Amino acid sequence: MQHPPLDSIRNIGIISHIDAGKTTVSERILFYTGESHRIGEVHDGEAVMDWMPQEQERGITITSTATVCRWGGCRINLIDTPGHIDFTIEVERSLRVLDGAVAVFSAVEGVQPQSESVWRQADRYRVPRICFINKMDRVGADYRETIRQIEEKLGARPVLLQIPSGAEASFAGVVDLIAEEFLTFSEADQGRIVERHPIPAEIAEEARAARETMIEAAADFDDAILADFLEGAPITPERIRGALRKGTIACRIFPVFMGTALRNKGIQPLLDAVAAYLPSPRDVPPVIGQRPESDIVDTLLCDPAGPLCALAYKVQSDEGRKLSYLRIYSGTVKAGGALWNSTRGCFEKAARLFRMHAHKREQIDEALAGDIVAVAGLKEVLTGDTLCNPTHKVILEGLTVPEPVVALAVEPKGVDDRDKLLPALEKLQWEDPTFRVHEDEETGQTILTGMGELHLEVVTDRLEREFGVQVKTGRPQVVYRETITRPAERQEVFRTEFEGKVQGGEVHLRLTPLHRGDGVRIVVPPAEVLGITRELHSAITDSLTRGSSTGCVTGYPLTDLEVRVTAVPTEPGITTETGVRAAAGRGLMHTARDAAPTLLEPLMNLEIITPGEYAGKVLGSVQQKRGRVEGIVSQGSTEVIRALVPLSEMFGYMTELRSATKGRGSFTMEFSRFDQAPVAVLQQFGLG
Ligand SMILES: Nc1nc2c(ncn2[C@@H]2O[C@H](COP(=O)(O)OP(=O)(O)OP(=O)(O)O)[C@@H](O)[C@H]2O)c(=O)[nH]1
Repeated sequence: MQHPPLDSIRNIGIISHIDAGKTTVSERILFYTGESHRIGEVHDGEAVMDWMPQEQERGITITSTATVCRWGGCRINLIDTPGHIDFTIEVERSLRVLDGAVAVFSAVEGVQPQSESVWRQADRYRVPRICFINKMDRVGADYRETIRQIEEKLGARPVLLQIPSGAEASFAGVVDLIAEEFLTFSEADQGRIVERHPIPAEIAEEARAARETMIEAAADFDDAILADFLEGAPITPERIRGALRKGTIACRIFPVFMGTALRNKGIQPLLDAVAAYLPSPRDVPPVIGQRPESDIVDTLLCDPAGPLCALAYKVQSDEGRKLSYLRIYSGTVKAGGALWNSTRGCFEKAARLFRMHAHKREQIDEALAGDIVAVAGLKEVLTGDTLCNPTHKVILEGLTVPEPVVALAVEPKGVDDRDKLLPALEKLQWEDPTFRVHEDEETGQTILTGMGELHLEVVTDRLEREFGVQVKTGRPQVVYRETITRPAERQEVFRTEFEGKVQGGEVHLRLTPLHRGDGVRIVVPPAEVLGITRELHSAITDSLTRGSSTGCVTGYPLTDLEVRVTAVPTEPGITTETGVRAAAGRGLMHTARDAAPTLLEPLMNLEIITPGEYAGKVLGSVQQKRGRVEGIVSQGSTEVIRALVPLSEMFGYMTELRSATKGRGSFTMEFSRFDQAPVAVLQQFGLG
């Protein structure tokens, strides 16, 4: 198969709040690009991109799905991501490897809480974006309000490249402000034909003003445009697009398009915009790789002839074997070839390579820099690992993985299930770094931890369907965090005798409380400063890192504190790695106990949408749950309530809200921060 030129590749994702219409947009994209022959609807459980049975039943996206399509001379590698915050790792890993994104907003709900969080995630990875305001056909659609919210809530600079004609049921099409044409979409054949007309007189003035603003934005990236504009000289569409492309790739402007995916309006111009404004792999800055065990930093250009460097951004269990998704940054991967896994320090074999079309695959012989492909045969790989050439070893920055906040105890139902449980859980962990498994030391129970109730519900459902393991589950529990409330210091000395030889270690520690949200900061001065060997240094660092993840008093992970090593006195012949490891671990535990430990509980940002008549009842229940109401906004006949609530009060809220609103209310919730747990919880752990 011929490889397309690098400039024509677009690695893009679709991101948004749950239900804004990502999957519906993706399905249209596949249809108009000829990848699928009919439109699969989310509400019929038929979306190609939502291929997991759980996704089709629930009508939500759970896993990010990769597929390929072609448009306007470009090859688009498209990733549809979930909106539900429980599956945020899917968004994180996709944004880590994407070059650009389409942010979908609902014209009715505007910028919702998760639109904000995915936008911030995209900011973190500096992913250029174009915006699509969807659902222009729905009652209450208001693109101006959405634009205002993009400016205000996201602090971004949206630039309208279209304006609509009509809204709600009378939404007819869009004006292309660059071509100065009015576009409609043939109703008879699912919007396949884009019809071009002169701009209707009633919106001509609005279009002229919007075009002027757009040209002013373009002029910020091309001085000559401004001069021509002021002189009234003609400016070609190509020049305007070129300037807007520059601004978009620099993440300084965000071109805005609109339509209704469900009614098949506005998707082809969005595809044109993906090709015109979003970057190719060559347009994004080179990736930075660190040489293992050294301070040398490599800059890798997107070049198929360069040294191989790829990131395994997703590992999927495929009939018990690993199917790994790679973003190739430099070099070429060949089927059957060997790769060096520099994160794990071992060779891996790329037995077979595939281009993915949702869950269908096309086998290929090689894949080049700039591409996103799947590979079978890697055995050791885990999400976030770097694969490279053994003669040019580098490690890329991995993923930021959020900490789990909900725990669930599971017990196998039968003897058969007992044998299958742990291997199945291990495979599910390959896929999902936010899903963890451990054994409760006191009860011996298997505890699953994850991002939310739904996340763990999907995991237990998959255990049964995919691995044939039946489990009984307990009630979901909150995963608390342990922190300290005052500074403490300690000189921990450890001694033991093993086979007649004394092993020892001494570590001096100082613990200081940090601000909420700061996490754990472990500070071990360089080996030379402490006057110890590199081996002792890494034993201490490792012991403190492990110790902080299991907590000191309650077994919950530590957070919001600094752990500083102030001295490591050594005695020749006595100080050993085992000795300092033990001294550091015990020292951390003892010092934390002296530092007035307490527990923090996860607080969630809650957004409830309810018909006005039930708002009072819903508000009352939020307050009963120790919720702090932060705002109530009326949107027509519905009320949007925003509140901060402790997660521990929110289990089973879906059922409660449905019954309070006769099934008409809905809510979304996302992690906000950890904060002081109430006295009742502290007492439960002997801290009150
Ligand atoms: N009226 C109207 N409804 C739409 C439009 N686009 C999508 N929908 C509906 O909105 C609902 C959510 O659409 P999805 O495409 O599943 O949204 P999503 O963002 O992928 O949702 P998650 O995958 O769960 O995050 C579905 O019932 C769609 O049929 C639109 O343009 N107009």
